[in-house]
Amino acid sequence: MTESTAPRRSYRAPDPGEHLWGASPIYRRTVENFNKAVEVLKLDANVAARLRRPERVLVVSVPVRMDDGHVEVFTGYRVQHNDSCGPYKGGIRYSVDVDLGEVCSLAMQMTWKTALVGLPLGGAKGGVSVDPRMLSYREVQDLTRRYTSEISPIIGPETDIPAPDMGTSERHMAWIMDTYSARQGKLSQGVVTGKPVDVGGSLLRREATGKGVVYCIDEAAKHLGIDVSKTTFAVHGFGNVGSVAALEMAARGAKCVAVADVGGALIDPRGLDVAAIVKYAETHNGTLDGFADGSRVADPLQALYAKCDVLIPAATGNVITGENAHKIDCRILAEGANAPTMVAADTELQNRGVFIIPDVLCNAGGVTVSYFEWVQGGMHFFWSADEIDQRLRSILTTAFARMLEEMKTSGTSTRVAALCLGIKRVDRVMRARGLFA
Ligand SMILES: NC(=O)C1=CN([C@@H]2O[C@H](COP(=O)(O)OP(=O)(O)OC[C@H]3O[C@@H](n4cnc5c(N)ncnc54)[C@H](OP(=O)(O)O)[C@@H]3O)[C@@H](O)[C@H]2O)C=CC1
Ligand SMILES: O=C(O)CCC(=O)C(=O)O
Repeated sequence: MTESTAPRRSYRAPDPGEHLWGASPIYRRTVENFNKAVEVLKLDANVAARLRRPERVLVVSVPVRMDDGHVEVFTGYRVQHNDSCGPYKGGIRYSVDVDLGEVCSLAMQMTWKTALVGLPLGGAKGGVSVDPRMLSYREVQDLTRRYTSEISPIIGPETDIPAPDMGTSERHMAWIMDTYSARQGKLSQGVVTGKPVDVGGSLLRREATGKGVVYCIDEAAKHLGIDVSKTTFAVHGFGNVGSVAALEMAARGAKCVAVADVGGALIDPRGLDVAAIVKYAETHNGTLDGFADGSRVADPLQALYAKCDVLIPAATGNVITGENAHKIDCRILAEGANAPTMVAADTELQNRGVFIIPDVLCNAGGVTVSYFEWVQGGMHFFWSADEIDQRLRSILTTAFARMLEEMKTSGTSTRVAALCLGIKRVDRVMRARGLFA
């Protein structure tokens, strides 16, 4: 047989990622936004090809003996997108919507987020496909401990540091720390952030994301010449992020016209009592069902359509779509949630002059105080709430100003400008390390 001199058509078989995460519509949309920034930056094609894919993907089976005696096997994920700037960092989500595409997409977002606000951290995300509300306390603890054991080979205080996200909270982080420490045979508080203060957590981590959202709203309002105390606002999602953001807005004198949780929306153009709603949720297992004031409608999306100055999506992703964008009636869209706005809606809202504070900046307060927690834990010296608050505000305000500057120089949107800043830093670091030189 004679050897062919014709060039090979491809160096490799079709990308296996295409079948795993690349085919996911959520992942494709994240890459679409990344590609816009790549074009603006004229990023080297080799670097872009590397950054389009996660560095490591782990899929685990998580068996849990349920209270009725049968064993349910859940699917869990930990995806490490990039650790050029520091250890992988990102939350763990419990939701029925969790799949590999979503986790890969959120992990990539974490890389741009940590880089944008200048943290010495990379990007990762984890999750389990489960509706945590269907599980008993014991079942959810067992699930968390078994998931932790399964991902333990790739997490650690200097490698990959999980934190809370939708469906998880301080108590899950305490279980993760305890399980990981037991496996190591020594206390390892630095393996997670977002822990209860009593077990090495930081003051203000619980409030950090919601506070950060409102610090960004303050900056946007200043930029647009709006007085926050005279604004109306609506919040979609009333958990960790949404409830704190609502309290912060109310503390500035802004009027809350709508809030929603998974069970529906509460709407009142005359104004809702945010403190009373928070208290109600706290004493009713997190739900707003049965709260007396305002009209309660079954569809939570109605909160997004309320006429307001500031709209804060703070629940799940992909809620503002090409189909419903025309119903959004706000001046500032503050993305507390990760990826709430789909690409078609993003374009439409920008064309209508809505000022969008993109998720990678707007909700970066959480990971920023997670970083503070990691640093404080390493030093065994803890800062006061005031110190943390000032540092948080300063980091977000600086990043906001840099985003405006980038918008001006690149002539692009807030979202692409924020992504450009994050991507540029990762590119710089990768080159400094001799990659793609
Ligand atoms: N926690 C953090 O530090 C950070 C969170 N984020 C992002 O913020 C968002 C919210 O996270 P977090 O507050 O921690 O999550 P929580 O689990 O604390 O709260 C989620 C809230 O959203 C509601 N919700 C869930 N699904 C829907 C739905 N389909 N429609 C309306 N409301 C819904 C929940 O209602 P119910 O309680 O009734 O189920 C709950 O009120 C997520 O996108 C997350 O990725 C971003 C950065 C950091
Ligand atoms: O606090 C962290 O480390 C990560 C929070 C997170 O998951 C996010 O910002 O989306």
